[in-house]
Amino acid sequence: MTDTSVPAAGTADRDLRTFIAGLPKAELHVHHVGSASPRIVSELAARHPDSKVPTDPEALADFFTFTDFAHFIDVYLSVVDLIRTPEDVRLLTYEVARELARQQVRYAELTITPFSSTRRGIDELGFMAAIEDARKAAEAEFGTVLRWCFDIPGEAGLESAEETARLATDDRIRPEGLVSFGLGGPEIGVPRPQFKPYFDRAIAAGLHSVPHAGETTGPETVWDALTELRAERIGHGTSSAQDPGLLAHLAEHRIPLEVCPTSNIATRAVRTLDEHPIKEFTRAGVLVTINSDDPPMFGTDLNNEYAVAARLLDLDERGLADLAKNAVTASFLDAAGKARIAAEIDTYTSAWLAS
Ligand SMILES: O=C(O)c1cccc(C(=O)CC[C@H]2O[C@@H](n3cnc4c(=O)[nH]cnc43)[C@H](O)[C@@H]2O)c1
Ligand SMILES: [Zn+2]
Repeated sequence: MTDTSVPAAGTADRDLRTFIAGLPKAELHVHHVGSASPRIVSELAARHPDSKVPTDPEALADFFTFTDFAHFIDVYLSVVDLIRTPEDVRLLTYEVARELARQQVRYAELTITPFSSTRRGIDELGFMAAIEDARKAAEAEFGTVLRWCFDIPGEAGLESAEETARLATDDRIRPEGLVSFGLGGPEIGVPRPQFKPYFDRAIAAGLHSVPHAGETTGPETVWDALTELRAERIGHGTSSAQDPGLLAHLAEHRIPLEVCPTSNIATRAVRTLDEHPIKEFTRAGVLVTINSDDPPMFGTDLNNEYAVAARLLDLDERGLADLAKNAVTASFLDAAGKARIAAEIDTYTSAWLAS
Protein backbone atom coordinates (compact mmCIF):
# COMPACT_ATOMS: atom_id res chain seq x y z
CA MET A 1 0.00 0.00 0.00
CA THR A 2 1.33 3.47 -0.83
CA ASP A 3 1.99 5.50 2.30
CA THR A 4 1.09 9.05 1.39
CA SER A 5 -0.15 10.11 4.80
CA VAL A 6 0.98 13.44 6.18
CA PRO A 7 4.12 12.89 8.28
CA ALA A 8 3.52 13.15 12.01
CA ALA A 9 4.51 16.66 13.00
CA GLY A 10 4.14 18.66 16.17
CA THR A 11 1.08 19.35 18.28
CA ALA A 12 -0.37 21.74 15.68
CA ASP A 13 -0.61 18.96 13.11
CA ARG A 14 -2.19 16.59 15.60
CA ASP A 15 -4.70 19.26 16.62
CA LEU A 16 -5.61 19.85 12.99
CA ARG A 17 -6.13 16.13 12.52
CA THR A 18 -8.40 16.05 15.57
CA PHE A 19 -10.29 19.02 14.16
CA ILE A 20 -10.67 17.25 10.81
CA ALA A 21 -11.85 14.04 12.45
CA GLY A 22 -14.83 15.85 13.99
CA LEU A 23 -15.54 18.18 11.07
CA PRO A 24 -18.89 17.44 9.36
CA LYS A 25 -18.11 16.67 5.73
CA ALA A 26 -19.52 15.75 2.34
CA GLU A 27 -17.79 13.36 -0.04
CA LEU A 28 -18.48 13.65 -3.77
CA HIS A 29 -16.01 11.26 -5.37
CA VAL A 30 -15.76 7.85 -3.80
CA HIS A 31 -16.23 4.51 -5.55
CA HIS A 32 -18.45 1.77 -4.17
CA VAL A 33 -16.17 -1.24 -4.80
CA GLY A 34 -13.09 0.92 -4.24
CA SER A 35 -14.33 1.60 -0.70
CA ALA A 36 -14.31 -2.06 0.36
CA SER A 37 -12.24 -2.15 3.55
CA PRO A 38 -9.69 -4.94 4.11
CA ARG A 39 -12.21 -6.48 6.53
CA ILE A 40 -14.97 -6.51 3.91
CA VAL A 41 -12.63 -7.72 1.15
CA SER A 42 -11.51 -10.54 3.47
CA GLU A 43 -15.10 -11.38 4.31
CA LEU A 44 -16.11 -11.44 0.63
CA ALA A 45 -12.97 -13.41 -0.33
CA ALA A 46 -13.79 -15.96 2.37
CA ARG A 47 -17.35 -16.23 0.97
CA HIS A 48 -15.87 -16.87 -2.49
CA PRO A 49 -12.65 -18.85 -1.92
CA ASP A 50 -11.97 -19.43 -5.63
CA SER A 51 -10.99 -15.73 -5.94
CA LYS A 52 -7.35 -14.60 -6.38
CA VAL A 53 -7.78 -11.78 -3.83
CA PRO A 54 -5.78 -12.47 -0.64
CA THR A 55 -7.65 -12.62 2.66
CA ASP A 56 -4.69 -11.89 4.90
CA PRO A 57 -4.46 -8.10 5.61
CA GLU A 58 -0.69 -7.94 5.02
CA ALA A 59 -0.89 -9.74 1.70
CA LEU A 60 -3.81 -7.45 0.85
CA ALA A 61 -1.66 -4.37 1.45
CA ASP A 62 0.87 -5.72 -1.09
CA PHE A 63 -1.95 -6.57 -3.48
CA PHE A 64 -3.07 -2.92 -3.23
CA THR A 65 0.30 -1.52 -4.36
CA PHE A 66 -0.01 -0.40 -7.96
CA THR A 67 2.60 -0.06 -10.69
CA ASP A 68 0.41 2.20 -12.82
CA PHE A 69 -3.22 3.04 -13.58
CA ALA A 70 -3.77 -0.07 -15.72
CA HIS A 71 -2.53 -2.27 -12.88
CA PHE A 72 -4.87 -0.47 -10.49
CA ILE A 73 -7.84 -1.27 -12.77
CA ASP A 74 -6.80 -4.97 -12.93
CA VAL A 75 -6.73 -5.19 -9.15
CA TYR A 76 -9.98 -3.23 -8.90
CA LEU A 77 -11.71 -5.73 -11.18
CA SER A 78 -10.52 -8.65 -9.08
CA VAL A 79 -12.36 -7.07 -6.13
CA VAL A 80 -15.40 -6.55 -8.39
CA ASP A 81 -15.28 -10.31 -9.01
CA LEU A 82 -15.86 -10.89 -5.29
CA ILE A 83 -19.27 -9.25 -5.42
CA ARG A 84 -21.58 -11.93 -6.73
CA THR A 85 -24.94 -11.69 -4.99
CA PRO A 86 -27.33 -8.96 -3.87
CA GLU A 87 -26.34 -9.88 -0.27
CA ASP A 88 -22.69 -9.07 -1.14
CA VAL A 89 -23.83 -5.74 -2.61
CA ARG A 90 -25.90 -4.91 0.45
CA LEU A 91 -23.08 -5.79 2.86
CA LEU A 92 -20.55 -3.70 0.95
CA THR A 93 -22.84 -0.67 0.66
CA TYR A 94 -23.88 -0.72 4.31
CA GLU A 95 -20.28 -1.09 5.52
CA VAL A 96 -19.11 1.74 3.25
CA ALA A 97 -21.78 3.95 4.83
CA ARG A 98 -20.66 2.94 8.33
CA GLU A 99 -17.09 4.00 7.49
CA LEU A 100 -18.28 7.33 6.06
CA ALA A 101 -20.33 7.97 9.18
CA ARG A 102 -17.30 7.23 11.38
CA GLN A 103 -15.54 10.08 9.59
CA GLN A 104 -18.45 12.47 10.20
CA VAL A 105 -19.47 12.36 6.54
CA ARG A 106 -23.04 13.63 6.52
CA TYR A 107 -23.62 13.26 2.80
CA ALA A 108 -21.91 11.19 0.11
CA GLU A 109 -22.39 10.65 -3.60
CA LEU A 110 -21.13 7.12 -4.13
CA THR A 111 -20.01 6.10 -7.63
CA ILE A 112 -21.38 2.71 -8.56
CA THR A 113 -20.68 0.76 -11.76
CA PRO A 114 -23.83 -1.37 -12.18
CA PHE A 115 -22.64 -2.74 -15.54
CA SER A 116 -19.75 -4.57 -13.82
CA SER A 117 -22.24 -6.35 -11.57
CA THR A 118 -25.03 -7.07 -14.05
CA ARG A 119 -22.58 -8.45 -16.63
CA ARG A 120 -21.30 -10.81 -13.93
CA GLY A 121 -24.81 -12.14 -13.49
CA ILE A 122 -26.25 -10.21 -10.57
CA ASP A 123 -29.94 -9.63 -11.15
CA GLU A 124 -30.49 -5.92 -11.90
CA LEU A 125 -33.52 -5.47 -9.65
CA GLY A 126 -31.80 -7.41 -6.85
CA PHE A 127 -28.80 -5.11 -7.23
CA MET A 128 -30.92 -1.94 -7.04
CA ALA A 129 -32.90 -3.27 -4.08
CA ALA A 130 -29.66 -4.07 -2.23
CA ILE A 131 -28.15 -0.59 -2.61
CA GLU A 132 -31.44 1.10 -1.74
CA ASP A 133 -31.93 -1.07 1.33
CA ALA A 134 -28.41 -0.20 2.53
CA ARG A 135 -28.97 3.50 1.76
CA LYS A 136 -32.14 3.66 3.84
CA ALA A 137 -30.59 1.69 6.71
CA ALA A 138 -27.51 3.94 6.69
CA GLU A 139 -29.59 7.10 6.85
CA ALA A 140 -31.75 5.75 9.66
CA GLU A 141 -28.93 4.20 11.70
CA PHE A 142 -25.94 6.48 11.03
CA GLY A 143 -27.56 9.72 9.86
CA THR A 144 -25.43 9.64 6.70
CA VAL A 145 -27.32 10.50 3.53
CA LEU A 146 -26.17 8.52 0.48
CA ARG A 147 -26.85 9.29 -3.15
CA TRP A 148 -25.69 7.36 -6.22
CA CYS A 149 -23.72 8.19 -9.34
CA PHE A 150 -23.89 5.40 -11.95
CA ASP A 151 -20.75 5.42 -14.07
CA ILE A 152 -19.91 3.90 -17.44
CA PRO A 153 -16.68 1.85 -17.33
CA GLY A 154 -15.51 3.44 -20.58
CA GLU A 155 -12.93 0.83 -21.52
CA ALA A 156 -15.71 -1.79 -21.58
CA GLY A 157 -17.08 -0.06 -24.68
CA LEU A 158 -20.40 1.28 -25.88
CA GLU A 159 -22.20 -1.87 -24.74
CA SER A 160 -21.41 -0.79 -21.17
CA ALA A 161 -22.57 2.75 -21.95
CA GLU A 162 -25.88 1.47 -23.30
CA GLU A 163 -26.42 -0.79 -20.31
CA THR A 164 -25.53 1.94 -17.80
CA ALA A 165 -27.81 4.45 -19.52
CA ARG A 166 -30.63 1.90 -19.55
CA LEU A 167 -30.26 1.11 -15.85
CA ALA A 168 -30.05 4.82 -15.03
CA THR A 169 -33.03 5.99 -17.03
CA ASP A 170 -35.62 3.21 -16.96
CA ASP A 171 -38.17 4.26 -14.34
CA ARG A 172 -38.87 0.63 -13.47
CA ILE A 173 -35.22 0.03 -12.60
CA ARG A 174 -33.43 3.24 -11.61
CA PRO A 175 -33.07 3.60 -7.87
CA GLU A 176 -34.57 6.49 -5.95
CA GLY A 177 -31.16 7.62 -4.69
CA LEU A 178 -29.65 8.09 -8.15
CA VAL A 179 -28.61 11.70 -8.83
CA SER A 180 -25.83 11.60 -11.40
CA PHE A 181 -24.19 9.87 -14.33
CA GLY A 182 -20.43 9.38 -14.72
CA LEU A 183 -17.67 7.85 -16.77
CA GLY A 184 -14.72 6.03 -15.20
CA GLY A 185 -11.89 3.64 -15.95
CA PRO A 186 -8.88 4.35 -18.14
CA GLU A 187 -8.91 7.47 -20.33
CA ILE A 188 -6.10 6.59 -22.74
CA GLY A 189 -7.68 5.23 -25.92
CA VAL A 190 -11.18 5.92 -24.59
CA PRO A 191 -12.24 9.28 -26.11
CA ARG A 192 -15.00 11.04 -24.17
CA PRO A 193 -17.07 12.30 -27.16
CA GLN A 194 -18.29 8.78 -28.07
CA PHE A 195 -20.32 8.77 -24.84
CA LYS A 196 -22.27 11.94 -25.70
CA PRO A 197 -25.56 10.18 -26.67
CA TYR A 198 -25.61 8.29 -23.36
CA PHE A 199 -24.94 11.43 -21.33
CA ASP A 200 -27.64 13.23 -23.34
CA ARG A 201 -30.13 10.53 -22.34
CA ALA A 202 -29.10 10.63 -18.69
CA ILE A 203 -29.28 14.43 -18.56
CA ALA A 204 -32.71 14.35 -20.23
CA ALA A 205 -33.79 11.96 -17.46
CA GLY A 206 -32.80 14.54 -14.85
CA LEU A 207 -29.36 13.26 -13.90
CA HIS A 208 -26.27 15.42 -13.36
CA SER A 209 -23.17 14.87 -15.49
CA VAL A 210 -19.98 14.05 -13.55
CA PRO A 211 -17.40 12.27 -15.74
CA HIS A 212 -13.82 11.52 -14.76
CA ALA A 213 -11.53 13.52 -17.03
CA GLY A 214 -7.93 14.70 -17.05
CA GLU A 215 -6.83 12.07 -14.54
CA THR A 216 -4.51 10.18 -16.88
CA THR A 217 -4.74 12.28 -20.06
CA GLY A 218 -4.32 15.96 -20.87
CA PRO A 219 -6.58 19.01 -20.58
CA GLU A 220 -8.23 18.30 -23.94
CA THR A 221 -10.10 15.44 -22.22
CA VAL A 222 -11.48 17.90 -19.68
CA TRP A 223 -12.60 20.18 -22.51
CA ASP A 224 -14.32 17.18 -24.14
CA ALA A 225 -16.05 16.36 -20.87
CA LEU A 226 -17.31 19.95 -20.65
CA THR A 227 -18.38 20.46 -24.24
CA GLU A 228 -19.54 16.96 -25.24
CA LEU A 229 -20.72 15.45 -21.95
CA ARG A 230 -21.89 18.74 -20.41
CA ALA A 231 -19.98 18.01 -17.20
CA GLU A 232 -21.20 19.86 -14.11
CA ARG A 233 -18.24 18.67 -12.05
CA ILE A 234 -15.03 16.99 -13.17
CA GLY A 235 -13.67 13.83 -11.55
CA HIS A 236 -10.02 14.61 -10.84
CA GLY A 237 -9.33 17.10 -13.66
CA THR A 238 -5.68 16.97 -12.62
CA SER A 239 -4.25 17.93 -16.02
CA SER A 240 -6.40 21.09 -16.14
CA ALA A 241 -3.42 22.79 -14.54
CA GLN A 242 -1.60 22.55 -17.89
CA ASP A 243 -4.11 24.89 -19.54
CA PRO A 244 -4.60 28.34 -17.97
CA GLY A 245 -7.56 28.99 -20.29
CA LEU A 246 -9.26 25.85 -18.98
CA LEU A 247 -8.64 26.86 -15.37
CA ALA A 248 -10.17 30.26 -16.10
CA HIS A 249 -13.18 28.55 -17.70
CA LEU A 250 -13.67 26.21 -14.72
CA ALA A 251 -13.45 29.16 -12.33
CA GLU A 252 -15.76 31.41 -14.34
CA HIS A 253 -18.43 28.72 -14.83
CA ARG A 254 -18.12 27.43 -11.27
CA ILE A 255 -17.37 23.87 -12.43
CA PRO A 256 -15.90 22.17 -9.35
CA LEU A 257 -13.02 19.72 -9.47
CA GLU A 258 -13.25 16.53 -7.43
CA VAL A 259 -9.65 16.40 -6.26
CA CYS A 260 -8.33 13.11 -4.81
CA PRO A 261 -4.67 13.77 -3.96
CA THR A 262 -3.58 10.39 -2.59
CA SER A 263 -5.32 8.53 -5.41
CA ASN A 264 -3.27 10.48 -7.94
CA ILE A 265 -0.06 9.35 -6.26
CA ALA A 266 -1.18 5.73 -5.80
CA THR A 267 -2.12 5.34 -9.48
CA ARG A 268 1.03 7.29 -10.47
CA ALA A 269 -0.99 9.95 -12.27
CA VAL A 270 1.07 12.51 -10.29
CA ARG A 271 4.63 11.79 -9.11
CA THR A 272 4.62 13.26 -5.62
CA LEU A 273 2.16 15.10 -3.41
CA ASP A 274 4.34 18.19 -3.57
CA GLU A 275 3.91 18.20 -7.35
CA HIS A 276 0.12 17.96 -7.08
CA PRO A 277 -1.53 20.91 -8.87
CA ILE A 278 -4.17 21.57 -6.18
CA LYS A 279 -2.58 24.92 -5.30
CA GLU A 280 -2.75 26.02 -8.93
CA PHE A 281 -6.45 25.19 -8.92
CA THR A 282 -7.21 27.32 -5.88
CA ARG A 283 -4.97 30.16 -7.11
CA ALA A 284 -6.98 30.21 -10.35
CA GLY A 285 -10.21 30.47 -8.33
CA VAL A 286 -11.47 26.98 -9.18
CA LEU A 287 -13.89 25.45 -6.66
CA VAL A 288 -11.89 22.56 -5.21
CA THR A 289 -13.51 19.67 -3.36
CA ILE A 290 -11.50 17.04 -1.47
CA ASN A 291 -12.29 13.37 -1.93
CA SER A 292 -10.88 9.91 -1.26
CA ASP A 293 -11.72 7.97 -4.51
CA ASP A 294 -10.90 4.35 -3.48
CA PRO A 295 -9.72 4.89 0.09
CA PRO A 296 -8.65 1.45 1.40
CA MET A 297 -7.02 0.61 -1.94
CA PHE A 298 -4.96 3.79 -1.66
CA GLY A 299 -4.27 3.47 2.08
CA THR A 300 -6.17 6.62 2.90
CA ASP A 301 -9.52 7.94 4.06
CA LEU A 302 -11.34 11.24 3.65
CA ASN A 303 -9.94 12.63 6.91
CA ASN A 304 -6.41 11.95 5.69
CA GLU A 305 -7.19 13.66 2.37
CA TYR A 306 -8.24 16.78 4.27
CA ALA A 307 -4.98 16.64 6.23
CA VAL A 308 -3.04 16.31 2.96
CA ALA A 309 -4.96 19.29 1.54
CA ALA A 310 -4.30 21.34 4.70
CA ARG A 311 -0.57 20.80 4.21
CA LEU A 312 -0.55 21.46 0.45
CA LEU A 313 -2.75 24.56 0.73
CA ASP A 314 -1.42 25.70 4.11
CA LEU A 315 -4.86 25.78 5.69
CA ASP A 316 -5.91 26.39 9.27
CA GLU A 317 -9.25 25.36 10.79
CA ARG A 318 -11.21 28.08 9.00
CA GLY A 319 -9.59 27.13 5.69
CA LEU A 320 -10.50 23.50 6.28
CA ALA A 321 -14.08 24.46 7.13
CA ASP A 322 -14.26 26.43 3.85
CA LEU A 323 -12.95 23.38 1.99
CA ALA A 324 -15.62 21.21 3.59
CA LYS A 325 -18.23 23.80 2.60
CA ASN A 326 -16.98 23.69 -1.01
CA ALA A 327 -18.07 20.04 -1.16
CA VAL A 328 -21.48 20.95 0.23
CA THR A 329 -21.83 23.74 -2.36
CA ALA A 330 -20.75 21.43 -5.20
CA SER A 331 -23.04 18.60 -4.11
CA PHE A 332 -26.42 17.73 -5.62
CA LEU A 333 -28.19 18.17 -2.31
CA ASP A 334 -31.19 20.46 -2.25
CA ALA A 335 -30.83 23.97 -0.80
CA ALA A 336 -32.17 23.01 2.64
CA GLY A 337 -29.79 20.04 2.87
CA LYS A 338 -26.85 22.21 1.89
CA ALA A 339 -27.77 24.89 4.41
CA ARG A 340 -28.10 22.27 7.18
CA ILE A 341 -24.62 20.80 6.69
CA ALA A 342 -23.01 24.21 6.12
CA ALA A 343 -24.53 25.40 9.42
CA GLU A 344 -23.22 22.30 11.16
CA ILE A 345 -19.72 23.00 9.81
CA ASP A 346 -19.90 26.60 11.09
CA THR A 347 -21.19 25.59 14.51
CA TYR A 348 -18.51 22.92 14.89
CA THR A 349 -15.72 25.29 13.78
CA SER A 350 -16.82 28.15 16.03
CA ALA A 351 -17.06 25.81 19.03
CA TRP A 352 -13.60 24.37 18.26
CA LEU A 353 -12.00 27.81 17.95
CA ALA A 354 -13.68 29.02 21.14
CA SER A 355 -12.49 26.03 23.18
O1 LIG B 1 -16.56 -4.64 -15.32
C1 LIG B 1 -15.97 -4.97 -16.34
O2 LIG B 1 -16.13 -6.06 -16.85
C2 LIG B 1 -14.99 -4.03 -16.98
C3 LIG B 1 -14.43 -4.33 -18.20
C4 LIG B 1 -13.49 -3.47 -18.75
C5 LIG B 1 -13.11 -2.31 -18.08
C6 LIG B 1 -13.68 -2.03 -16.86
C7 LIG B 1 -13.24 -0.83 -16.14
O3 LIG B 1 -12.46 -0.05 -16.65
C8 LIG B 1 -13.75 -0.60 -14.79
C9 LIG B 1 -13.13 0.62 -14.17
C10 LIG B 1 -13.70 0.88 -12.81
O4 LIG B 1 -12.80 1.67 -12.11
C11 LIG B 1 -13.55 2.51 -11.29
N1 LIG B 1 -12.64 3.51 -10.75
C12 LIG B 1 -12.26 3.54 -9.47
N2 LIG B 1 -11.41 4.53 -9.27
C13 LIG B 1 -11.23 5.15 -10.43
C14 LIG B 1 -10.46 6.26 -10.82
O5 LIG B 1 -9.73 6.91 -10.05
N3 LIG B 1 -10.50 6.61 -12.12
C15 LIG B 1 -11.26 5.95 -13.01
N4 LIG B 1 -12.03 4.89 -12.67
C16 LIG B 1 -12.00 4.49 -11.40
C17 LIG B 1 -14.64 2.97 -12.18
O6 LIG B 1 -15.75 3.45 -11.47
C18 LIG B 1 -15.00 1.67 -12.87
O7 LIG B 1 -15.93 0.96 -12.12
C19 LIG B 1 -14.63 -2.87 -16.30
ZN1 LIG C 1 -12.68 8.03 -9.33
